Amino acid sequence: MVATSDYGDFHRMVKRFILSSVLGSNAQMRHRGLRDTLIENVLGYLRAQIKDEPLRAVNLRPEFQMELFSLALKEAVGRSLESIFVEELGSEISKREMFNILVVDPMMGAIDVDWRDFFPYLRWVPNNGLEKRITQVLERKMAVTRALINEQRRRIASGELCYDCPAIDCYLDFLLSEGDALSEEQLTSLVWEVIIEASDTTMVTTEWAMYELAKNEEIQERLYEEIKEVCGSEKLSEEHLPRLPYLSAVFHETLRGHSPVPIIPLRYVHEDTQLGGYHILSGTEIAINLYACNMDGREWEMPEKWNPSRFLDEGSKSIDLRRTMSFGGGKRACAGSLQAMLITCAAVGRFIQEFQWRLKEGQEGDTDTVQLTGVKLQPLQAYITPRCLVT
Ligand code: HEM
Repeated sequence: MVATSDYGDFHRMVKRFILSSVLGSNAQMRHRGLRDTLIENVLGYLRAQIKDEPLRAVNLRPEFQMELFSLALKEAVGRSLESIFVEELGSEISKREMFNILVVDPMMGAIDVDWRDFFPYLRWVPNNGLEKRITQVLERKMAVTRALINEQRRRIASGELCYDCPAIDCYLDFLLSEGDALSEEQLTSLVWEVIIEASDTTMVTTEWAMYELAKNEEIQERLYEEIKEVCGSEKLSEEHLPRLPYLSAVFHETLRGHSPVPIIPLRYVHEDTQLGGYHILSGTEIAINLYACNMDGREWEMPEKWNPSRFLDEGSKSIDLRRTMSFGGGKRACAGSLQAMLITCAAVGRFIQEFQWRLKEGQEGDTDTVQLTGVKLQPLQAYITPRCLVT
């Protein structure tokens, strides 16, 4: 392979850590309860929203976001705290503030524009405002992550946790058990990465899927029919997913049309090569746009149309995660694709199984995005009507 992103010994080691402790298939089995609780909590919120005002449009984002963030905290540091005292900031901060500091601010910081990029010959001019903002975002996120790590260390030292407790099974515990393999700064960065990665992209994908389903009644009904046929009166669960090809197609079509990671990190070209008809010189860094074509390099037919059926006739397995380029590829491929698929598919399936969704008036063309990961600018607003009961 001539075009690679970095994957030295350190990358190999931490990828093994993250897959063994949280994101690989065995670890995902251990964390199954967290995903089920997340979905049931969001459904409980939706039921409560329409209990007194059945005609009110619901917005699932705030609840789904906080539930995902709670799951991310449990996976990363063992439990989801409602608030934490951050010594370096000198104050107690709420869970919502933690979310902003660890997830929202870094996402916004990543797309902060430096006007000097447009005038490289003016690079020497200081841009103090931008530099101060970025430094602040970095310091605050590290301070909060350190506080979370220290809290877990305190619990371990005080004997509050024992080896039989399910709470021992988190990424931080795993990293700590590796002894001196990591510096404090590496430990803090790795824990923060899991929190931000688990908290955002899955919410973005689920919200876009629900937007498209609420907008396209026929597709929604076709999905509901599939769920009814496979699940009957049982609650849809992860065990049903391999038998729900249309639900899987909805997931892949949503990633194709609204990918939260449309461009993968830069690839470094190690030797002169030909790529897509272009001669690329050794030493070049290239960005790859994941949207344009499918895994065989073929262009999508009618790419602007949101049409899950395009993923039905390829003879692939429902749970195959490599049906688009959305999760990247090779050694740097997404480590969290299984978790993203399990949560999104089970959540979308349950939301459609329990409610009929219809877009609120005026939302039809509302496809603008914000933030690094293609978050829907205006949160989805939809009317939901309960369908028949499942047990
Ligand atoms: C729909 C949701 C998601 C999408 C579309 C997505 C996409 C991606 C992409 C395109 C990459 C870069 C791959 C490459 O360079 O070839 C990546 C890397 C990564 N993702 Fe995801 N991701 C998603 C969800 C998640 C989740 C939920 C987690 C963790 C909880 C996660 C953890 C990671 C990690 C750790 C890497 C770095 C892998 C490495 O460098 O070896 N992702 N993801």
